[in-house]
Amino acid sequence: MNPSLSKFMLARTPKHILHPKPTMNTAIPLNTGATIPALGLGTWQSAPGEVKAAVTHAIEAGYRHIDCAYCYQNEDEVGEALQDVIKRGIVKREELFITSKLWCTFHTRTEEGLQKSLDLLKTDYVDLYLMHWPVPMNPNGNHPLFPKLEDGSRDIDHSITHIDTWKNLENLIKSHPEKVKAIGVANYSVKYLEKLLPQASIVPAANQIENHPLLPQQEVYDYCKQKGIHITAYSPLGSTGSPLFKDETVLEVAKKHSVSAGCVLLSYHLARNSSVLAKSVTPSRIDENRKLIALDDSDLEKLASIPKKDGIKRFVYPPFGVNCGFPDKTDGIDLSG
Ligand SMILES: NC(=O)C1=CN([C@@H]2O[C@H](COP(=O)(O)OP(=O)(O)OC[C@H]3O[C@@H](n4cnc5c(N)ncnc54)[C@H](OP(=O)(O)O)[C@@H]3O)[C@@H](O)[C@H]2O)C=CC1
Ligand SMILES: O=C[C@H](O)[C@@H](O)[C@@H](O)[C@H](O)C(=O)O
Repeated sequence: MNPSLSKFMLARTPKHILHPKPTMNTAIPLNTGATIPALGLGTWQSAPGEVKAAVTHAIEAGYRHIDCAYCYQNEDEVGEALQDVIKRGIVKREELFITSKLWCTFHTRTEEGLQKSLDLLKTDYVDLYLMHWPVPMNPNGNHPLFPKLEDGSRDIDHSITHIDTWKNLENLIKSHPEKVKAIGVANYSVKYLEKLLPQASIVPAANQIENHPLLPQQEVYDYCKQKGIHITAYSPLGSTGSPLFKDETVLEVAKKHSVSAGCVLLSYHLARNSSVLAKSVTPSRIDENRKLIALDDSDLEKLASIPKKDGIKRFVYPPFGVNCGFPDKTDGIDLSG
């Protein structure tokens, strides 16, 4: 290429576009040296009886990243799908990126939590293992996953902090590198990360957070970028019953590119160099969600105007009674340590 032309093109390259032609499997680097595929299939609230077919369809359609968690209570079926596609030669295990998460009642039992997920998923290792929330809950309470006190509030385990849990995860990956390739966190705010990082010997590979144009999460996004922590966006479509598909600004950007609203909502994260999880059990939507495009600066500016107009909206906020340090939620007890 003519050098002066290439200089001109570089100068005009919009600053956000890091992947000019993103695909669902664009490989985004993690601080471990591994990469994470841009698009993952979400499995939260994917009902047993539906999730095996959804994961099978997704992998047959080219998805290589599946997001799971012990507390979704469907890892067994996800595992059946993984076993099936591997057995049929559709994909090799090493071509897949599987994430699972340590649930809150397992913070003192990281090895047991991991092994339960590995057994259910019928795999020897996970590519990424996340602390699901920085909130330890009583492992001996009145429910194995969601223990409650007599007053109905969640039974928090005050004998351990999220920092102790992280150290347990560090020990886990050091003692079992064959079972877990990277460790990370989810639902971490700047406040909690600022307490965690000075005590950590391993910087989390990823922070999985709710993220969409109604919740841009600029503060934690910027902090994580600065610390080399990859962001994975969850509930990018606005979760179940989302208003985002009808948002006029999202539709305006979609019209400009002749794509669907969903495509804009998923592509938003690629422009930010984040990976993104889209949940669906509907084959046509699993197919549709594969399409990612490069948004430009003007698109991102338009999308950034949505919260200025409508205010921010967080769709996922479980009743832990804990102040997680989210700027928009200040109620609850502080467990940042
Ligand atoms: N770490 C954490 O704490 C959390 C992690 N997550 C992860 O992120 C994933 C995604 O987030 P989630 O909250 O599930 O929500 P999403 O934003 O992915 O939205 C899922 C909803 O959108 C519908 N949908 C999917 N594709 C389309 C489409 N193209 N057009 C119209 N509707 C569509 C789905 O319906 P249908 O399935 O019926 O097709 C479902 O109702 C989760 O599944 C989970 O893996 C999510 C929340 C918290
Ligand atoms: O990953 C999805 C969410 O974090 C989900 O696991 C929680 O919201 C959970 O249902 C809870 O009630 O605490």
